[in-house]
Amino acid sequence: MALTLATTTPGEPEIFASLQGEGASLGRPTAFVRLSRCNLACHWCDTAYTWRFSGDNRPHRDDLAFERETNQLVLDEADVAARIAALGQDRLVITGGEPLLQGAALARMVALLPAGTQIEIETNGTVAPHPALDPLVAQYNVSPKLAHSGNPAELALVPERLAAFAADPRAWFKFVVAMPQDLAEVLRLRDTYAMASERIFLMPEGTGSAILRERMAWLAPLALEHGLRLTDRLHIHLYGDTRGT
Ligand SMILES: Nc1nc2[nH]cc(C(=O)O)c2c(=O)[nH]1
Ligand code: SF4
Ligand SMILES: [Mg+2]
Repeated sequence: MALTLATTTPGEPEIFASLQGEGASLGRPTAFVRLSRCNLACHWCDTAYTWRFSGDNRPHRDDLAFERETNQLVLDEADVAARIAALGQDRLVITGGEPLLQGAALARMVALLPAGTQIEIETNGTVAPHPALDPLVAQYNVSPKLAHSGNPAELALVPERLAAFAADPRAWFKFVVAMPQDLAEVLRLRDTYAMASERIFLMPEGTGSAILRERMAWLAPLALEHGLRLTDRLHIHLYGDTRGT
């Protein structure tokens, strides 16, 4: 068994050190690993190279199609763990795509990391964490996808998963918001699944500094009004919409 990773350039796995750009750990130095594949297809997805391979015609804003051969890389767990350990960070963010699709292999990889490495997982909140992985995780950043993502609600919003994450003190919710009208859906999900307001982030959709600032200008008063948090996307300001950052 092995892990299927995203690539930065052909042949290079997307394993890097950076500052966590979003959410509760924003600004924290950390190692990152990006896994390939996703079970959803958000039309504004900024990592479509993890899933929108040639022949996949699910709608995407940029209508890009990626070659699987150059955008996926299969490595064994020990190789992935060694590359992460070499970055010398005490924290690891596992992202994707949807990383929980590879939960069993992730559990084996995490077990090979230096003792004490803290594990943070970015997830779309539709997949149950593998029972061998779950006890190893310090923080879940759960990003349920709203109607504007273009996914059918029955795929994007899995009631028992949302309820389980809402009850898990390790989980933070991070809603990608594109329009002020999206707030109603966030509030409905919060109330339906009893998500704690202080664990909910609103995050502007956008892959450039100007659009993030523009959207945060109207998100800030909405966050204040509803007792929710606001998060920027720090890495976009620092590095732009680039791989491996
Ligand atoms: N620096 C940095 N922070 C991030 N936080 C979440 C990311 C993601 O793509 O899931 C991400 C990312 O790609 N880069
Ligand atoms: S869930 Fe995340 S990785 Fe998957 S399509 Fe949506 S934004 Fe992209
Ligand atoms: Mg990202």
